[in-house]
Amino acid sequence: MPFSAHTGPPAVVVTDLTVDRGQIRALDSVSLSVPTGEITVLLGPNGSGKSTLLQSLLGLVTPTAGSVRLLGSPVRRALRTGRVAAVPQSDGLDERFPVTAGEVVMQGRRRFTGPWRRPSATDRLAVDDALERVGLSAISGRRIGELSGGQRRRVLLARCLAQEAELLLLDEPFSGMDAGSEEVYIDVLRDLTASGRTALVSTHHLATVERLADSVALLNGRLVAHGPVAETTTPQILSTLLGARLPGDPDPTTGRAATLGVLS
Ligand SMILES: Nc1ncnc2c1ncn2[C@@H]1O[C@H](COP(=O)(O)OP(=O)(O)OP(=O)(O)O)[C@@H](O)[C@H]1O
Repeated sequence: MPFSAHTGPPAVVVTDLTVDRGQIRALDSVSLSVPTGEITVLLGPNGSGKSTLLQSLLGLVTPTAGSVRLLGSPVRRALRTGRVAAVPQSDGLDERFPVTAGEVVMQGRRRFTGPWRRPSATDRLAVDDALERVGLSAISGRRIGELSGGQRRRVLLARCLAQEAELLLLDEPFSGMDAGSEEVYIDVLRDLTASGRTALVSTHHLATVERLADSVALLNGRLVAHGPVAETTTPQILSTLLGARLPGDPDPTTGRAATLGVLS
């Protein structure tokens, strides 16, 4: 797996970013470069600042100090171009709203159509193609409220595809996702990065990291480590991140393999 094998400028540059949320310092002087054309996984226990970092990249929280650049531009300018797509932890889709999967994916085409122009044949083709790539062509006309959690997340990934985004910011996309959906999701991200796109994906599921990541940024308020999977998910570094018990050790009460969320 590559780590900074690409020679172009990084897709995301975070410099000395500090974010306070009320009395809590959620991020403390974090500096991170996300290489273009790779999948970088943000790994950390619950409350380690993963969402805060992604929200900072979307201009949704105001930093106390530091700066962020996306695709070479300041955040607001980069977001205006439509070259950045994001899926928040809570998908924000109102189940009662009578919108279909295909219509949600079509939202990704607003970058090209603007808010008012009717979708063209090209836009419709792009939506069909995106749904096909996530394996959901058959449910294009189904209402979003009728879909499983994993299907909804794949629909939102299809929206990023239809948007033809160069940078994808995905907050905990695998939470509650079945194995089949997860496999499809990872394959799509791999295809995207093979064509030069970039994904920054947060998770606290260590089991997913090896299959997904080109590099891992370990976060716990501060950046603990950043590098290839084998070098960053060593027992020693993870125990520094987490404290006492190591990932892979069974939970003493359930006997199940631990996630970082369980360990935190
Ligand atoms: N809206 C908010 N108001 C106040 N404090 C917040 C808010 N959102 C997050 N925090 C605090 O900021 C810290 C970082 O939280 P954040 O949600 O970024 O972590 P996370 O790593 O994404 O956690 P999780 O894996 O549980 O989603 C935590 O201490 C959290 O309680």
